[in-house]
Amino acid sequence: MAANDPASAARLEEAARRMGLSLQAGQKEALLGYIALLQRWNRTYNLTAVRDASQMLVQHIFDSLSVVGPLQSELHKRGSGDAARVADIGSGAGLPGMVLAALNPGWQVYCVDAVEKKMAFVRQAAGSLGLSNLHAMHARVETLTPLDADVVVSRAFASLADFAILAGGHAAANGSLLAMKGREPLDEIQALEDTEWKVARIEPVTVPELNAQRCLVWMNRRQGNL
Ligand SMILES: C[S@@+](CC[C@H](N)C(=O)[O-])C[C@H]1O[C@@H](n2cnc3c(N)ncnc32)[C@H](O)[C@@H]1O
Repeated sequence: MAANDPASAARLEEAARRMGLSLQAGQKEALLGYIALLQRWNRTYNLTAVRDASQMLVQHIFDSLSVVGPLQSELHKRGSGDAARVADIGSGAGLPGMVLAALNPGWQVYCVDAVEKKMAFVRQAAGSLGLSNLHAMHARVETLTPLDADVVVSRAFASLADFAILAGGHAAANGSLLAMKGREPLDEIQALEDTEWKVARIEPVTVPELNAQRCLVWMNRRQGNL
């Protein structure tokens, strides 16, 4: 499958529709263009384990799209919907940050990863795809100046407690953490007791064409007001 063939575009449009999202032509182009770039870079730099374009579409793009609606609703409730700051920690090749930036041009999205070649890819992708709101930051998250984000998100980064300890300082005073997980990580919740963060809610999500459980774990500071 080529990343930019009409069949992929149709699958993308249908998956987005099922998640309550309507994609503009430029957004579809950016998402499919991202897969093409990732395939090209993967040949040399081995950025992700998923190498097939069809699987990338589902496991990377559809999965990342599943967080867009819930994030938009949450940020809208707080009044920061159109001009939010979102940090994606342990972003790897830019997931979900790249997808968030493509669908929300008003947001500033900061992808952070400790591996330089991954951030070089995100920087290059942001330039090629015209995503001026997507920022690549090569750093260990715990050493970075606070990003003051409305929401700090992560996918496949760390346990809830490690995420909270390493990245919690990048959330603004009223900010939240959002971990994208598989099944509900009940075994990870207890360890959060030793941190300043608590689970606010767990939201199940359905990812089209993905035969696996997914959920979103929202966390706020113990004295917070999510
Ligand atoms: C399993 S990958 C997930 C990548 C991406 N979020 C995804 O879903 O495809 C975890 C990433 O976290 C990064 N990472 C691990 N510890 C880190 C730290 N302390 N600071 C920044 N990045 C870190 C790794 O370099 C790796 O790219």
